[in-house]
Amino acid sequence: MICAVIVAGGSGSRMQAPVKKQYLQLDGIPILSRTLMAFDGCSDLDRIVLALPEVDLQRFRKEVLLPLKLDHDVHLVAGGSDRQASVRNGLDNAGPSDGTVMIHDGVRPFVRASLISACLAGSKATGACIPVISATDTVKQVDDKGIVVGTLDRDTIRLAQTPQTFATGLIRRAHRIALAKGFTATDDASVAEFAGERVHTVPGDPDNIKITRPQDLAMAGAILSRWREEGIA
Ligand SMILES: Nc1ccn([C@@H]2O[C@H](COP(=O)(O)OP(=O)(O)OP(=O)(O)O)[C@@H](O)[C@H]2O)c(=O)n1
Ligand SMILES: C[C@](O)(CO)[C@H](O)COP(=O)(O)O
Repeated sequence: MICAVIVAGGSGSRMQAPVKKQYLQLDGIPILSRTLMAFDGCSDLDRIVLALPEVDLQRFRKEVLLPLKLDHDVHLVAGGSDRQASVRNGLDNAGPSDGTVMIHDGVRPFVRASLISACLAGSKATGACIPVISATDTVKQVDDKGIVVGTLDRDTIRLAQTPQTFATGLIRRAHRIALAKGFTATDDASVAEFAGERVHTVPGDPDNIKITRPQDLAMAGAILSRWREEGIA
């Protein structure tokens, strides 16, 4: 079984918007609906699991999910207190351990079908595969006062995106180990690394942005316009 676990259980505090950022509209369509539609278009997928803030579950199902009329059934689960907890709740519903799971941020609506396929193929070959892009700025390490303590070799740096894709049993085991040892991280690849797994990479996509701060909405609008001109959206 191939399952997408889409995490959208956050509060979007950095966006500073009156509604949680996953529900903000891009050209009349909520960001999260766009993300769901991208995965719904993937015929290789057997199941979509969506983690949402618990208080939003009923209203989202009635007002957003049912009118979307997706081909896939979307299994809703309550999110947790942090992203890692939301992922764990999703993984509990991701089917048998001999399957594949794609863990994706609900606020990355510009994920292309070709990237989903590349991550799936990478995970099938290796067990753990994430999309990454190169850093274009020089990367500094700073101390707690903001003083530069070093410059990292940019050629060895990659910025991680989602969908981070794993053998289901592998990433479940990794999350169990992380929970038992109190390890927390901002992505699932870090959890797999902590558990001693080798994580492979495929080229990510600069358009596959995580909508995080207000200025990202302008960037998202520009990507959408370009995709329309190119006949993608
Ligand atoms: N408890 C949480 C926290 C985050 N997420 C999800 O993880 C993804 C990436 O997280 P981020 O961009 O940091 O979202 P928020 O936590 O909502 O934003 P912020 O940190 O600004 O509050 C988002 O789709 C978010 O909804 C989640 O499912 N459960
Ligand atoms: C998973 C992620 O999108 C990979 O870049 C990122 O780590 C999420 O980070 P956040 O701390 O939830 O913003």
